[in-house]
Amino acid sequence: MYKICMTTQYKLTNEERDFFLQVSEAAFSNPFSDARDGADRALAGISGSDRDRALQGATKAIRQRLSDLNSQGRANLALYDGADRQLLLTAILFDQYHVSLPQFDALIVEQIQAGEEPCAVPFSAEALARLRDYGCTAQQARHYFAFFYQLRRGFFFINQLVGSSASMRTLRCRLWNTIFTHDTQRYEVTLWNRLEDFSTLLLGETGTGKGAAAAAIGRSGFIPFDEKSGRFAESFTRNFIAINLSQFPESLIESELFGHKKGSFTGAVDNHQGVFARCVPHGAIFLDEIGDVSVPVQIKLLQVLQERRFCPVGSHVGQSFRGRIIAATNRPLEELRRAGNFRDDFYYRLCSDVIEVPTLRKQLAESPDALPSLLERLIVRIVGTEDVKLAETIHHQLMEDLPPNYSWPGNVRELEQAVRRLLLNGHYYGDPYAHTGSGDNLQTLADSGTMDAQQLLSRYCRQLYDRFGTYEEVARRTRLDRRTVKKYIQGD
Ligand SMILES: Nc1ncnc2c1ncn2[C@@H]1O[C@H](COP(=O)(O)OP(=O)(O)OP(=O)(O)O)[C@@H](O)[C@H]1O
Repeated sequence: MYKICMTTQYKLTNEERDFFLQVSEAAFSNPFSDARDGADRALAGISGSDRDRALQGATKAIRQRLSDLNSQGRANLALYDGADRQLLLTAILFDQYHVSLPQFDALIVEQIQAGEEPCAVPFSAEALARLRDYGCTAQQARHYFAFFYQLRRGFFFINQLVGSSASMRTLRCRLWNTIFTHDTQRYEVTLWNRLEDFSTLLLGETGTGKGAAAAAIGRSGFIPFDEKSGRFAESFTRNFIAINLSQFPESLIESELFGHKKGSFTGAVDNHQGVFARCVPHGAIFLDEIGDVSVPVQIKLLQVLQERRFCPVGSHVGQSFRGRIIAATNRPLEELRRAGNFRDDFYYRLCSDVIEVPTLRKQLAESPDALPSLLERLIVRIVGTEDVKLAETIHHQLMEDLPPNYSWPGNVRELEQAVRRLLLNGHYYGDPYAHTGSGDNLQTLADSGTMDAQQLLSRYCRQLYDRFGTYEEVARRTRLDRRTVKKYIQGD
């Protein structure tokens, strides 16, 4: 390493400053946004090429600049102050993040396979040393290293929500903002450990990917790096706890959320930890199907979210929890609120950010190309390898089998099953209710004489659900089990 005189204060030249300002623009913009794309192109000095080439060009240009400064003995933060120091720091962080990218990607995959034990991070020593060589303190180096990992997880998991339509691109941007805010620089400096009180509410039809979106947020929290053990403090797989609130009868919901003490009610044969107790600091709880919980449970949840304290059922000892709340529903919240089935105060507690997840219908209306790219991704998931030819064949068959403008009522979940059914039977003719359009009622469908008993029940349950608003009420009226009702309504 070159020798530096720590008392010398350098200034960037005007030309360097302009370049580093451009770097800041790229570094702090949302990676799923067009603005980021433009900033990369400007840095790379190219136009009209694909995103990956623009990013590669930008990374190369920044590395060259830092290398030039280094060869002049000017690439150390200690030599600068004020705005110049900040500009140089941003460029160093941009470069170092990209140096470690392949290793972070491998770590994410390894950690998914390893589960709850944090994996060793063998490349950390060199990465931290490089940051210190640039003039970061040991503490700063650890913080930036942890921030890199968080950024990469955010990108990795959001990127799993594929789709080339404008509404999917908007969704990816919104998810990024809900994790890192719209001002990544401010997030990195002041907000990185303060987002626990920011909740996100995901709205959208069944099967649109709300669960996947929630997991992307939950797995992308900031996790500190522990240099002594050479590991991150937690595995991100522990950071996300999902609970589907429509799965539990009313009498068990509280126990699932807050836990219970042995003997607190008949059947409580042991102490039980609820999701709030299991949530780790920097973690997130996903309250799925929040639109289905009763008003008394909403009141309890509201109190817990406000006070950040809860008592297990049968206990008077309060426990505190840390972590972020993500909630989702496929129910029309406005209607539920109007009818008094979803409390306004509860809504306002959950709505720091409200994100609409687009239907497949909307995506396809915006961009017919969205279907082939989704199929390619689903094939990888189902078959285990990339198979563009198979995706094309399936796309072709779907176009033949389905009516034009098929509405995909089950969204991406239905598409996934359509692929499976095509692989099994060679055809997918769609959900029989979807062909008929929303104007048709149960009677018309019954008159057509084409429905089997299961379809009849599904349709009936769906009608009751639209009318009465809860699975419980439908179960009561049909005398079916609540889970069976849910299955019929969701068409799983
Ligand atoms: N844009 C997408 N790209 C890739 N996979 C997707 C996308 N959207 C949804 N999926 C997949 O579709 C399936 C259903 O998604 P998910 O369970 O997240 O839906 P949901 O909106 O939570 O449904 P519900 O309201 O019924 O709980 C999952 O396997 C998910 O990974």
